[in-house]
Amino acid sequence: MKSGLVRTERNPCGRAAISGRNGVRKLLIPWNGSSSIVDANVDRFLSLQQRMVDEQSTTGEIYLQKSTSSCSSLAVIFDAGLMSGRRSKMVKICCVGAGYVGGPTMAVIALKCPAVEVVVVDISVARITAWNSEQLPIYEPGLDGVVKHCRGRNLFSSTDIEKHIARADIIFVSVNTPTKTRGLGAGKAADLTYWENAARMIADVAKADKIVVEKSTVPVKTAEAIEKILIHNSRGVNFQILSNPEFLAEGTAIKDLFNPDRVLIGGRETPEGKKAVQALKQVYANWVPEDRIITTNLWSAELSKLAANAFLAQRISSVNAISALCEATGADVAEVAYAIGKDTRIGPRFLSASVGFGGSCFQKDILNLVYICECHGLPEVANYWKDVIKINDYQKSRFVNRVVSSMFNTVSEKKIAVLGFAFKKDTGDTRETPAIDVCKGLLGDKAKVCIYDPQVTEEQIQRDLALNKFDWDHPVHLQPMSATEVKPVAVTRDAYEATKGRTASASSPSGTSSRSWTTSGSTRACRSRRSCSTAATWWIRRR
Ligand SMILES: NC(=O)c1ccc[n+]([C@@H]2O[C@H](COP(=O)([O-])OP(=O)(O)OC[C@H]3O[C@@H](n4cnc5c(N)ncnc54)[C@H](O)[C@@H]3O)[C@@H](O)[C@H]2O)c1
Ligand SMILES: O=c1ccn([C@@H]2O[C@H](COP(=O)(O)OP(=O)(O)O[C@H]3O[C@H](CO)[C@@H](O)[C@H](O)[C@H]3O)[C@@H](O)[C@H]2O)c(=O)[nH]1
Repeated sequence: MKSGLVRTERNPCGRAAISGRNGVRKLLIPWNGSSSIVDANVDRFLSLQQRMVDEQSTTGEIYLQKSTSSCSSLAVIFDAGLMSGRRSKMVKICCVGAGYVGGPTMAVIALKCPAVEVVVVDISVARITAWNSEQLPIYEPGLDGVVKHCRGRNLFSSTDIEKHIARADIIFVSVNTPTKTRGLGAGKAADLTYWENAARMIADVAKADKIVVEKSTVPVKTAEAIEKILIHNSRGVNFQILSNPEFLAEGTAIKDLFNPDRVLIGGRETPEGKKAVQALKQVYANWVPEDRIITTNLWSAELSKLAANAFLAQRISSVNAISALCEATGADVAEVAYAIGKDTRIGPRFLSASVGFGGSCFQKDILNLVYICECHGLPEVANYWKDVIKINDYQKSRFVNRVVSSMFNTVSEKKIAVLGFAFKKDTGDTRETPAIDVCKGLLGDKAKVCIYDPQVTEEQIQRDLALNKFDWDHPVHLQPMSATEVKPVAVTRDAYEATKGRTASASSPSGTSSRSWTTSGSTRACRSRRSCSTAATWWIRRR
């Protein structure tokens, strides 16, 4: 441990007490053999001091630290044991789910908290193998450096889920919460199968108290159900459930995690719940300023995540709706968005008209919100949010229709190049990318589609175009695809090849540096026709 990570104070007794940013996480004990801890915030640890000193040689949980004073000292890292008053030791975190959220979030926690051991576990052998290899399973700017710095030190990836759950003090659950495809609430409600499996496994293997953190996006009140599963099967183990939704956006995940607008932690308002909230807060306090760590009750935290995504998506649908009117009237949606965004009450972000929002979150989370509203007898509220999705679908089909109608009402046998397939730039993630709907729309009219995206494999593209709605959000999509599967489109690793002999081309969200399927002027794509129906180019202008 480096000195200088912590603040030194001199207390009235003249003994050095050093605390982390929040006062209690790291302490220096002046090392004189019988040592004493001085910090008003951690009275309870006074009685444990001798035990901590005793354990130094056997457990490695107390760290020698060079203090700024002349005497050397011991730094003691406190752990989730704060919740139960257990002895102090190195905090062990386990994250169930090594995906777009679990992977980067845990890598950043490991980087920012060198004294915390972080293990990410997953049922997907392929994913864990990739996390342990040179080729990480997801593309995210800055991620490689963070993982390579921490891997093998305090960051590990494993398929031995039971072992690492059993050892952990804090368990993050970051598994898929897809939209249900069958049964009650199909097409809207969240499918909590993966979450439930994780909770049952935690209950089965836990032999000591645990803090279980909802990292996945879940319906409000999920913690209550999870609590029931855990407590019912606990055999005397104490579980505290926290909601700590993730707000990172793909493509900027590392930046967002390093410097989050806020970290939200919801917990039970009991003494044990509050202690658990504090324990998680201390992890984030290693790098997040305290005023950005918001604590709420469980239900507010769960609902805030769904509400935040609904608000963001609603802004995009609003500007996309205006884009249709712009096309009808000659107004320019970029100019309109700029003008309204200058109003400080509205603000400029998330006002770029596009072919529609994509990604694994917005649609899924709004559908989930709609379902919750319906279940609570709030059909008007449900319909309000449903329209955000309706406009999004309308925007995608409107785009396809304009391409087709402007090419003499058919794209049959016409080659169309699609530059970029992922749902936005700086990611290889294709989940719910609007490119799927656009390609399917064009394929429906028998176009010959050729796709180029440097971050997405051909296998992924072919699979995306063959999958049924919502099936992408199940771990089965991580399995290799059968070689005999039908290939509806051509995929190339060369952008020039994609456009060679094309009749039309469209650059999609991930295409070169474009942020989204932004369009020129209005949502109108500009067409430059070379000759009759066989040579037209659709440009969706880059920003
Ligand atoms: N992707 C994002 O940008 C983002 C941002 C914020 C929140 N979220 C939410 O976070 C959650 C995870 O999203 P993601 O994008 O990381 O998904 P993902 O599909 O990339 O990762 C989920 C992982 O969980 C694994 N898994 C499923 N069940 C498991 C089990 N029982 N034990 C161990 N591993 C299991 C899967 O194999 C998969 O690798 C979702 O609820 C999502 O809505 C996602
Ligand atoms: O002005 C805009 C901004 C975005 N988009 C599109 O909206 C989609 C989503 O973009 P973005 O929000 O940047 O990416 P996500 O990774 O989906 O992140 C969202 O979803 C995550 C999962 O819940 C949340 O954590 C993030 O806070 C939230 O921004 C993409 O298709 C973008 O092209 C637009 O069309 N216009």
